Amino acid sequence: MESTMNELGNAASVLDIDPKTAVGGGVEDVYGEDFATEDQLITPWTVSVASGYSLLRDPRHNKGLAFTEKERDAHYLSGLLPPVVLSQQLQEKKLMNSIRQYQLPIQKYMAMMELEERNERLFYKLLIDNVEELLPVVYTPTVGEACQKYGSIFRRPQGLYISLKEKGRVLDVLKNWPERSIQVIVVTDGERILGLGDLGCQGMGIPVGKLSLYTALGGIRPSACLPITIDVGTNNEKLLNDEFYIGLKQKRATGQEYSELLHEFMSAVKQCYGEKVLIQFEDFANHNAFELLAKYRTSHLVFNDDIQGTASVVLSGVVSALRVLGGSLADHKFLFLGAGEAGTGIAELIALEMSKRTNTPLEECRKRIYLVDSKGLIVKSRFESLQHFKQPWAHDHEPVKTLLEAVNALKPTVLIGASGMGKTFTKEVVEAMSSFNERPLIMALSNPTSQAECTAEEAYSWSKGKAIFASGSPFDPVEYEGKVFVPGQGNNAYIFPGFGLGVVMSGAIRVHDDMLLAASEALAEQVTDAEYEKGLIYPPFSKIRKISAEIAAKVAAKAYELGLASRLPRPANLVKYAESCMYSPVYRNYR
Ligand SMILES: O=C([O-])CC(=O)C(=O)O
Ligand SMILES: [Mg+2]
Repeated sequence: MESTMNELGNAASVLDIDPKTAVGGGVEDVYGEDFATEDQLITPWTVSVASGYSLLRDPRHNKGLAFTEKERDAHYLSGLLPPVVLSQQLQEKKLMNSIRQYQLPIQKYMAMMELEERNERLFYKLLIDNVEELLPVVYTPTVGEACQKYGSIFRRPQGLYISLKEKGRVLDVLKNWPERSIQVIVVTDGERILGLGDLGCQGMGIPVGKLSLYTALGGIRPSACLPITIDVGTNNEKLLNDEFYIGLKQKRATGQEYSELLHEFMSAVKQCYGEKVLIQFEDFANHNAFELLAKYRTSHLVFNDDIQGTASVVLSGVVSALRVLGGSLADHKFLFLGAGEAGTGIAELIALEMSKRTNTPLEECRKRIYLVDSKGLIVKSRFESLQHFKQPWAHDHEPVKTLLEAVNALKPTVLIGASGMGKTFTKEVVEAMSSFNERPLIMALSNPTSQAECTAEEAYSWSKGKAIFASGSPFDPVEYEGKVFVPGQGNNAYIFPGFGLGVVMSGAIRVHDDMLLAASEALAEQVTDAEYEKGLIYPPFSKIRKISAEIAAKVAAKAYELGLASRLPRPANLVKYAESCMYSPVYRNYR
């Protein structure tokens, strides 16, 4: 049986039935021995699959009213369910009806979390089939509110908590997680949750949300995903004084105490899950994010979503926009508000791509890109006082205090907001951008919606319909002077699920910047001519599974080319292979 399992452990031919076959009938019965065998192979100490009442309580295998008569007989379910048998489609319809009745996004979020706790496949079926409607519920912006309220809405652990209390025995804690064949870990320390700041242990909502997208958008099977929150305390006074706060009630540990815990964690992960588990760093504060990436990128399979994932998706949007803006990448001038993980990460990837395209030294390309931080434009005279990740962006220019002054002085063609601060692209800024650009590209990337540098409506109305606009969190289409403008969502959710799939399916042992460029290119290629004509620079999320397979294939191809892929032989058709690896939420038939 092991030989039938593909690299992702989906055991496609035996366990994870192709939905096409499943719909067409003639489905192989798979529940029972085979299943127990797989569980034993992967997690020898977990109990084999339940039956009867405990089967209904097991979210991974529960099908609720969709259990057939035969299954009810075979698995001691008779009488535990009312007589009716519903199809998964009807269950889905019923749940979407009920979710749509909630007024508040947080209620929808909680309904989705409850569904995941009850019936995992149905949760993913809903999310995949209604991705545009439900992404804002399980992800930004609602996930931000969920993290703020996580203490009060906490019902059940959805991931692992590793706190300072566990220092010295992190490996033991990892072993408490019931799954053994983990492929992707998303880890945060909660210090910079979206643009909402330090939410401490309550940041757990982010790894949970990101990993549900790994499954829904990228097809990584849920049991291979592990959300982790590292709790070293919080400096958020409100949380420290909140009786329902779920984390350590102490100020953040820093320095040696912090790095020792992180190091123990990184080593324990390797020991517990091997070399090929992808560790995604998420929502760490700037100083730690850069340091952790630099420290572990040569020894572990690590990826920072805020630095690298965001960079890849934004580069893709910029490249797409060139079709409308005209000129090549190097013909444009970029101005950023925000010089943290996202700002400098995007700037660097744009410079790298420019350098490759024009065969110009990276240093030269960086000169087309300017960044403004809280102290004004980053210029040479500030060099000594700059954090190291800002130093490459200290250009020869006189000091400039504000964003508006920088816009007027530099006349950029592209304005990118990665500041974590809402309402910073003012009317004057947008008007200035539109005064010297036929079509200014304006990206307000900070999340959640409250932190967006400007809204879609502001961008279109202040620019009198000239702006090409994208944001990090979703905005509805805007009607301006009788014309409908559809904003793009430049969110790393386009990239990380497919990127992770590509890494995992090729057995990549390291992440290389060229793999991020490959992902970016793959995404840009997915925008159709018809979509360009509508002014879109990103394809719709409704196509995301196909997009993820294309991204995965390009990323895997690059990993093979660079000699970083360990899965041999290389599959001939990587797109087909990616698709065959993807988790399907369609119910399986149980013997
Ligand atoms: O989570 C998101 O929507 C994008 C992201 O990584 C962030 O804002 O930190
Ligand atoms: Mg993030």
